[in-house]
Amino acid sequence: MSEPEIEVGMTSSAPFDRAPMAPAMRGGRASSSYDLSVTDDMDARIWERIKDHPCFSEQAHHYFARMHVAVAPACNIQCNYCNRKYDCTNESRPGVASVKLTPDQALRKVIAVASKVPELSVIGIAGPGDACYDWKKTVATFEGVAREIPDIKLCISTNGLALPDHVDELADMNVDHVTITINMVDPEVGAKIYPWILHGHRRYTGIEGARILHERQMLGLEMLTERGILTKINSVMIPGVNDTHLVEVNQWIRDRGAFMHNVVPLISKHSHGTYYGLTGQRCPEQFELKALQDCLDGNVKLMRHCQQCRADAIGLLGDDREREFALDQISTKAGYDANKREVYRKLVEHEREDQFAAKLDANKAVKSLGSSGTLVVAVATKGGGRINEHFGQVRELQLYAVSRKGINLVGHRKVLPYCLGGVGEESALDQIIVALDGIDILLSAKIGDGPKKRLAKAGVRATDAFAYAYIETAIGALYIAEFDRKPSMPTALPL
Ligand SMILES: C[S@@+](CC[C@H](N)C(=O)[O-])C[C@H]1O[C@@H](n2cnc3c(N)ncnc32)[C@H](O)[C@@H]1O
Ligand code: SF4
Ligand code: SF4
Repeated sequence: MSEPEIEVGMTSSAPFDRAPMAPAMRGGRASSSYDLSVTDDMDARIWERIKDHPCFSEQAHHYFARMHVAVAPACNIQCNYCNRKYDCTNESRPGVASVKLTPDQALRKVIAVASKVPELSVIGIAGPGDACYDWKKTVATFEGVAREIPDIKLCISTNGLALPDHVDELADMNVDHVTITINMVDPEVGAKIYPWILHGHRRYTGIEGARILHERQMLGLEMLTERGILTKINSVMIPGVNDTHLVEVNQWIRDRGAFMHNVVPLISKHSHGTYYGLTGQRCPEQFELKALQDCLDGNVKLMRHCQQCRADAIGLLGDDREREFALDQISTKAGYDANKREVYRKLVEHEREDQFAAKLDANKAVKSLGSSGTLVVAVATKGGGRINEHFGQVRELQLYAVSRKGINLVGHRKVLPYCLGGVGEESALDQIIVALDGIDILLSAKIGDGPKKRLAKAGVRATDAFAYAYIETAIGALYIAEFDRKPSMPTALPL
């Protein structure tokens, strides 16, 4: 059998594209790691479980994709920020989907996507409602998927209220990754977020409802931890309601064995028709979210690359391909073709070893410099850990902070593409400049002189001198060029 053609990445050019490296800082091969260094067997075992999950591992999201199947529309609580919407193709936020799927339709779609998208590694149920409340559909979907594609990871997202009833079944179905949304541990705070809950065929409101929800969430988390299931906690940051309280939430979840904490900003607009939207509850600013994340860092592992995806998102994070897989265009007869995924996985394995080595070396070089300097760098990338997106096409920039602590991803910023249909759009550039507030350097695979000059005027140095290099290699080289005052080192950046 001939090897299938692999479309690596969601776009036409591959994240593995190699071009001459910018200042080389490469060394030997690193071992697998989820945080640059595998220190013991436990780390290695956990890494094995998260290395293909784009949400549980920041590193994995460069290579692997998830698919949400919108099979669970019903929900047992009301959150003041949520309005579930169907027939919705133009909004990208949690809770919206184009169509609700039956478990059979979901399976058909999963088979089509897994045959065509080699990066696919996870099937998740993240609404539109609640996977644990709409339980029968969750089970029917997962049973079908596990039967047809046994190596795919299964994952759910839940508010936690019905979770304790299903933890054993989740373990039996090999669901190894669960997300619980926990926005409070104090029912008085909870009463400002949840107007009502449905539990045991009864409706509870106010503090009473929030207390039950809190107790069930904690119980669910403890039960998952006992069974060794990796748990991510989502917390929606709501200014003036639970923002400062999330520090306490972080401690509670750490004490109960959560693997990861994902603090996401409230998304709220009048047009969403939610309680918060209609009452004008404000959303946090980028800097407020970052300050809270920085304050929580160091306790439970923090997720900083969440995209707040739709309930039917497909593809690499930030590059949704949902529209390519409309149900009426999917054959009812096609079986699963495993070839593309298998070949892709081998490629990734090889590339990753290389990337780890580069990352390790760059961090080592930065740390050993011992400089007190810091830089914040925005990177245009479409995956693979490389600088491989043109400035004109970038829709999202990854932000890295570099200091003597090393090179760390600290967030991302969405931008409108500057160059639509081959022509630079000045208003988009204005908006990008606003989004680049606080950034020292921008790295992309290509940037024209015009935007480069405009960015320079706004205080952002932009360069494509590191096109296709590994991100950390380029950032490390820039940092050293900027802060190493030894005579043998270059003093000017290639900018
Ligand atoms: C749509 S929910 C579905 C899963 C489940 N019902 C839950 O709440 O965890 C998926 C995630 O989106 C988040 N979410 C929903 N609406 C949101 C909004 N307006 N702003 C920020 N996050 C939101 C939820 O808090 C949850 O973490
Ligand atoms: S629990 Fe999830 S689906 Fe239900 S209202 Fe809240 S965010 Fe929406
Ligand atoms: S919403 Fe966040 S955690 Fe969920 S699939 Fe998207 S990136 Fe992953």
